[in-house]
Amino acid sequence: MKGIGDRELLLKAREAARMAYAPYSGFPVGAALLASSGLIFPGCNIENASYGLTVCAERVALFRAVSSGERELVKLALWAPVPCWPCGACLQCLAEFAPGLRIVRQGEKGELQEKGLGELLTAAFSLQCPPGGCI
Ligand SMILES: O=c1ccn([C@H]2C[C@H](O)[C@@H](CO)O2)c(=O)[nH]1
Ligand SMILES: [Zn+2]
Repeated sequence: MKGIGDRELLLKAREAARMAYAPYSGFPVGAALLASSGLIFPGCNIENASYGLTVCAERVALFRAVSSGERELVKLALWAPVPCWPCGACLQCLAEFAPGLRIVRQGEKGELQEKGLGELLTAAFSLQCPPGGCI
C-alpha cells in the first residue's frame, strides 16, 4: 500500500496520458489509481466522434481496477497539460468505491496539489433515504 510516492504515481499518470486518444479536444489526460494491493491502474481519456461517448481517464482507470478485483483504492494521480480535478461524473463513480480517496494532480508546469474526494464532491448521490424517509 505504501512504497509509492505521489511523484512516482504522477509519473505513471503522465505516461498514461501518452496513450490518450483525444483528437477532438487536443487535451490528453492520464490517471494512475493506486489500489491497496499495491497495484497501479493507469487510464487515459478516450474520445469519440460522437463527442458525448468520450470517457475520462479517471473512469478508465477506475473500471480497470474494479474489473481486476480491486475495490480498496488508496490514491488517484491525475496528469493533464493544465492541471484539473476529476469531473462530476468521475467523482460520483469514484465515490462508489472510495469516498475517502485522496487525489493528487499535476500539470505541465509541474506544481503538485492534493485534495480529498469529499472536498470535491460534497454531496454524492446515494440511494440511502434521508431522515424522515424518501419523498
Ligand atoms: O478530469 C478530466 C477532465 C477532462 N478529461 C478529458 C475529457 C475530454 O476527452 C478532454 C477534454 O474535456 O479531457 C478527462 O479525461 N479528465
Ligand atoms: Zn470525468
